[in-house]
Amino acid sequence: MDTKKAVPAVRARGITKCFGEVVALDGIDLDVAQGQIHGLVGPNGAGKTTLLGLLLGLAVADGGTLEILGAPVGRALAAPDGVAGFVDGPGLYPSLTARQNLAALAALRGRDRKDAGIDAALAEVGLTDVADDRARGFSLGMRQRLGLAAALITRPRLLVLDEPANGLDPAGKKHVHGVLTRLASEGTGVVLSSHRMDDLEALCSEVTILSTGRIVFSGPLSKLAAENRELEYRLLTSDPKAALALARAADGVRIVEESVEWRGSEAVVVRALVPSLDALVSRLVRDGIAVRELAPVVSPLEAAFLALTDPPAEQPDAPAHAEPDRDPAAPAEPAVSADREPAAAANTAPAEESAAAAEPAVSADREPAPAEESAASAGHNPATTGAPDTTGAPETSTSDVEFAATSEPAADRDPADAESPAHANAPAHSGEPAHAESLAHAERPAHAERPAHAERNAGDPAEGDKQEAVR
Ligand SMILES: Nc1ncnc2c1ncn2[C@@H]1O[C@H](COP(=O)(O)OP(=O)(O)OP(=O)(O)O)[C@@H](O)[C@H]1O
Repeated sequence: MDTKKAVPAVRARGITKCFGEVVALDGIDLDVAQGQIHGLVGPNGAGKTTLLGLLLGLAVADGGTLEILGAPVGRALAAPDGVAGFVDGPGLYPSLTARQNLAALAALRGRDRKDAGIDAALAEVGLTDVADDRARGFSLGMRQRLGLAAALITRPRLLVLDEPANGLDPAGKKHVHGVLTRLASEGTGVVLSSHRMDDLEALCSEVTILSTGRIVFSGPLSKLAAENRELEYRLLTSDPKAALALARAADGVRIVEESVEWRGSEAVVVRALVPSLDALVSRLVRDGIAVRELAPVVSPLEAAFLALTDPPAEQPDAPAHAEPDRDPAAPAEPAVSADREPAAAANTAPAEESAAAAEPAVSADREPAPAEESAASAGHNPATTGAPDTTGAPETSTSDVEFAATSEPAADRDPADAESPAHANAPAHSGEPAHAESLAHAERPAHAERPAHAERNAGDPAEGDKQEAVR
């Protein structure tokens, strides 16, 4: 037996994390095997980034147990061995070229840049042609790819990525998917969050759906279609009228739309569970009607996402993080877990949802103004570097946890985290060569420019963080 494979990349049990009154994670269990690509999905504010930050050692859980690659994670803010990745976008040195950024990272890890695989990493993410261009001029998609290259040169055994597909064009997406698939085939565990269901479906073997800090589904993607509610399917046949008549008569099949135009032909949209749909298809074929296409109108993952995370229509007096009782008016919707005890049912919080919906968009395709940058980066990631300076400090957070380890703690880190600044506890940092140290520190932005937590988060403690949106 391959003992390495037997050690899970991630094993979390009962993880909780609060920010003041806000319960960001509420009893999370997560299992990710080595070699598995595991997707995290959920509405804005569901807790995805918070969970990824715990895996990267950027924050510590308030409760529960977390094991990464077989080793228990303690309370020190330090990157677990073998882990790389980023949340809130990769942290890059804008004044350095792509190649120099990776060389700086290699130096921070005490590695000779010649052996670090920099050219190979740049080629793998499709950035060879711009290897000597400054990161400052990079688009969001290019920065995401450079962040992935930065993670690659650390040869991670667990890769943690927050919305890595943001800003990627089709070529970039192909590169990123190729890298993740290759890493997984070599045994690296990958945990990534995304709002792109198609990406998750293309990449992940398992997903976890979060809603207001709780798991509402965790397991193989294949379980979603059958275990979830009825789905809507578009049915294209050789004889639309006869197909409609048979669908009408079929048990367990409801007609959603009698006739829709689909790619120049007439289709019917039906709603059914898989067994009823199977029976309908058998009947069609028995009657000599060819089935040309039968596909869910929205993907099973998207349907599950909508069904399991849909907030109840009304809960006027509910606090932002109410007790987990469901709205009695809401349909009974058990939490679904494919292979273990179900988690608690979805808890929804309309106030928070609407706050999330109203969140101002911050474009990540440009260099943020200093004030904006401070608010954006200081609010969320406990190890972000804050406002940029003219010397080219990392822009947002961390493209690799080693960058995080060299950063000042954010001003608004929660009290438990603030007591243990990342740079003080990161073991990798202490052994770094002198030149790496001075590079990181010379380029570090002024801490004092960050807005104070109290100012940002006046009122709803969750609101201050809504400023961060550079994803
Ligand atoms: N540093 C912080 N201070 C206060 N509240 C925070 C902080 N970080 C996260 N939160 C809150 O914790 C909850 C979970 O946030 P998180 O960013 O993890 O969600 P998410 O699923 O990543 O959302 P999105 O899809 O918008 O990125 C939210 O209510 C958020 O406002």
